[in-house]
Amino acid sequence: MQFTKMHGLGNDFIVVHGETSLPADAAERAVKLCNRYFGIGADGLVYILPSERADFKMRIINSDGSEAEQCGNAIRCVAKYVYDNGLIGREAITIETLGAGVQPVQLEVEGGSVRRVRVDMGEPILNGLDVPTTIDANPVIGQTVEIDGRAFKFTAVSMGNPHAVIYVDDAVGFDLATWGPKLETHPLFPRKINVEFAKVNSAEQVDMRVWERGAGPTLACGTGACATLVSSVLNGLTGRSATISLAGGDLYIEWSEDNNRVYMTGPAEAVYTGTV
Ligand SMILES: N[C@@H](CCC[C@H](N)C(=O)O)C(=O)O
Repeated sequence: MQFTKMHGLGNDFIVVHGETSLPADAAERAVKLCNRYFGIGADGLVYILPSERADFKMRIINSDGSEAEQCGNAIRCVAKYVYDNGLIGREAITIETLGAGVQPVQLEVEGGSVRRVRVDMGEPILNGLDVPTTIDANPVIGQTVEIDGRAFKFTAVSMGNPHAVIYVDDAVGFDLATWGPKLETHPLFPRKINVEFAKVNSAEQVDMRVWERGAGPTLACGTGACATLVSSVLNGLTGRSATISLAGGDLYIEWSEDNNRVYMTGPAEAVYTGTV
């Protein structure tokens, strides 16, 4: 299998192109290949497939073998892959995802190679049962989840995949390893959840660290950054656009008042190609 190792702000992927559909053993391959000691090492395995509705289709399998509906950092990597490898010559393309439909993507090209990508991430889903959570409210803001005697207040947002945003005093130093897995698998979240720990520093800048469903602590999460901005607007903490600073770098997120859609802008990098 030929692959390209890529990342968006350190959220890294094994990117595969050439299959016509998702292999039946994709989950097993993801677990093996994403292993950082016995495999290639990555947060996820990404397939670029043909689409009947868009220029390309993306499927993403987390490192634990579960399939995610959407991935913001992977979609930027897919956009870079298809342009840099000459699969498409346009700078405005569309990519179909499992959970967020067809997403319009704008490429920023320098010297024949994609540097940054702006993705129309679609409209956030705020109805609690649709995120999904077990809470019948719209939106789900300031709800409490209790774990081991500690209470966390969260806002639930789906960007095609589910997120819980929790505001903390220190996002950068937050103990992800203790609280991340317990929140991810809490019964309030029937399909598990990605958890963002956020500290709002100003109306234009937020620090965020993430514990990802199916992948654990990652250096960045594009959908998580979008969920954090939406949550911060709903909680009156930021304006409708802000820089979300992650361990791997910054993403710029906008939530349009005109069309209710969320836009994510950030880099994508190819590291190496290989055969396994
Ligand atoms: N890193 C991603 C999200 C990947 C999927 C996530 N772990 C899930 O299961 O929903 C991003 O950049 O959005």
